[in-house]
Amino acid sequence: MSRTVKLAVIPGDGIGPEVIAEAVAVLDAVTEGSGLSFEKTHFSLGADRYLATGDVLTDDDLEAIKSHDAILLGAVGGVPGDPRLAGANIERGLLLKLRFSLDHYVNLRPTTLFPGIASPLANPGDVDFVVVREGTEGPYVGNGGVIRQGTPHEIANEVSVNTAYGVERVVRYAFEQAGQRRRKLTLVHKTNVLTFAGSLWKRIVDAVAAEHPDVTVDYLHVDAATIFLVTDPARFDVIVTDNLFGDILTDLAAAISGGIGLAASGNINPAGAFPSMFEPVHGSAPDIAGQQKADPTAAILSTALLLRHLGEKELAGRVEQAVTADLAARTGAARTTSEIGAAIAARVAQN
Ligand SMILES: NC(=O)c1ccc[n+]([C@@H]2O[C@H](COP(=O)([O-])OP(=O)(O)OC[C@H]3O[C@@H](n4cnc5c(N)ncnc54)[C@H](O)[C@@H]3O)[C@@H](O)[C@H]2O)c1
Ligand SMILES: CC(C)[C@H](C(=O)O)[C@@H](O)C(=O)O
Ligand SMILES: [Mg+2]
Repeated sequence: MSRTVKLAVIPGDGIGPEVIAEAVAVLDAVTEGSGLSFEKTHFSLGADRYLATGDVLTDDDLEAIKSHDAILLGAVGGVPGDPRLAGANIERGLLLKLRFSLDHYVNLRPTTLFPGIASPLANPGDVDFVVVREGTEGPYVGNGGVIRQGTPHEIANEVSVNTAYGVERVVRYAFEQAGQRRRKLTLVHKTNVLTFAGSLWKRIVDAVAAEHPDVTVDYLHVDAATIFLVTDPARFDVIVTDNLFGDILTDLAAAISGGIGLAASGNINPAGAFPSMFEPVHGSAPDIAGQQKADPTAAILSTALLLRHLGEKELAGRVEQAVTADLAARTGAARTTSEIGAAIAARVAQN
């Protein structure tokens, strides 16, 4: 049976195009002769597009992207301090606009310490957990403003929005994940200080927990969670948390499990009303952009999440196996982005 999937590809800025070139090559290698093919549309969005046209993401762009089955994104964000980008918030206008408009309420960020990969932790134990980060609410919604700007009495508000609807749907998703894994769910929040939002999250987790008696529920304040991620990451199976805490915890999760160059993610609309979007956790890394120094593994592992989301478990497993073998064979010698990508693509073609 042949199947064609319409894939929107958004390489973006900085190292985005470098890592996406390798991710696409691996997708091509794994789908070769499989019956699955990707019909790709390339979208030139990001800082360069803004500088050339003044547009970040137009309604037409959004409609065109919506007509695809899934999205693969590299990274967005121009060079910090570039005066030409002052006033253009590419992250908000492109990345967050996509997540919000496409209702990506699950930001799924798995963390695994692959065999052979050195962790900076003395005793990492088994590192194998997934962060289910809420993707459409919290302090990210842009609810706020500034008064008396530029004066010594300036007030800047950035309101965290948490709706019962939004929290419940992501919490339900997290419980389902836990049920398919090691049946442990940890809510991470800051209920001792953020009492309004914290109470809502806690009550909803408790209510949904009653429907999942097989899942053990734990709670940690976010500050304590950063301790345990470093001292005892094996205690985590599924972490459910809000948008901002999830952003911060997942960079830490990457750091304890081989680095940001290995961390993949999916921005998921579970019901499939809109295309889900897969991207590395990392950003555009202006400090190494254009130098072939970026590790494309995070982008490549994001294609495995994409394949799994499409129900192509066997192909996803082949990408993960190829990455696992490549990581295990690493000697520490420097390789270019293309060399790593080509090595993984070659393994995929063989396995
Ligand atoms: N999803 C996204 O598109 C996304 C995510 C994070 C940051 N950003 C944006 O990217 C820009 C840079 O942000 P930042 O510096 O805070 O974070 P970053 O993730 O781009 O870089 C942090 C550090 O990690 C390194 N790094 C990142 N990816 C790597 C890879 N694949 N291989 C090896 N090293 C890698 C960088 O060189 C840098 O030293 C900003 O504009 C930020 O807003 C975008
Ligand atoms: C670039 C930024 C908007 C984004 C976020 O905060 O979600 C990034 O840090 C991420 O983790 O994907
Ligand atoms: Mg982040």
